[in-house]
Amino acid sequence: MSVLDDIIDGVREDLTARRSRVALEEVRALAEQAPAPRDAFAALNASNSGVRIIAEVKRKSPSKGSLSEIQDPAELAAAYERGGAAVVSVLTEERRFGGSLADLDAVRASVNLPILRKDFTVDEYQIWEARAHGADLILLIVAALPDEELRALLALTHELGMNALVETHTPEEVERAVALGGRIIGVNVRNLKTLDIDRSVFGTLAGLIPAGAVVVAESGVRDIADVEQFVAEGAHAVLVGEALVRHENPEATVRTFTRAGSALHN
Ligand SMILES: O=C(O)c1ccccc1NCC(=O)[C@H](O)[C@H](O)COP(=O)(O)O
Repeated sequence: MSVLDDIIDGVREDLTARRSRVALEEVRALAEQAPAPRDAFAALNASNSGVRIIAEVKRKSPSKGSLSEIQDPAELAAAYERGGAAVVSVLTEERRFGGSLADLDAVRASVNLPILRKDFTVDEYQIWEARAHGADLILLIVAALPDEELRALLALTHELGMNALVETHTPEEVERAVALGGRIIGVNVRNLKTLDIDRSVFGTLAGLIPAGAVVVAESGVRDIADVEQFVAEGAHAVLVGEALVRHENPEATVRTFTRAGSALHN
């Protein structure tokens, strides 16, 4: 069984437990009362700035274990906003990443930016839940689902006025993401089946994504040079987790990454 399959098994079990505590109808009612979603597509597509940084609140990971004792996700997200992040990503998966919907709530209350609920979306319940907790963007991993399920989840996301980051790792997955109508397409340089990082994957796949889509480079950023490389290869936005949560000054790091990209991008 791959790492991704194992994570998804856990996600499905946790989902069953949450669903038995809060019925879909209740989550839908909460989502319908939530303030209108922020436009993550526009935030990532803005032409008046350099590379857009999606800054992640990430406590731990299957590849690295504990990354940072994040005492206050709200303060970390506020630092990302001050540093010029375009979007804040909040990992809500509990078992392997130590995240929660409480982290999402805390971040929603502290920033005005669009928020990505970063989780392993396999069911419409999670999309209603994301909306109910104030998320504007969700993650759909092409490797995790067949086309008809991806299509239905993407349609619901757009119906709710939200956007999806449609994540790929191979040329076939990019083709599927484009055919399904993905507007924000991510290339994850971390292979979720083996956890290996191969930064060259981004340059190979970015050229397959048609104009009009927002192209996001995901994972594996260590420093400015990595951001610059992704931008030179066509990234409009770069999603960064570990390098920010481990840094003693995440605000300054986001600022530096944003500027590093801008010299090349616009
Ligand atoms: O981070 C992991 O080890 C991981 C393992 C299996 C599935 C997903 C995983 N990460 C999710 C992400 O997409 C990253 O958190 C995100 O792209 C940021 O990556 P990084 O900057 O390398 O922390």
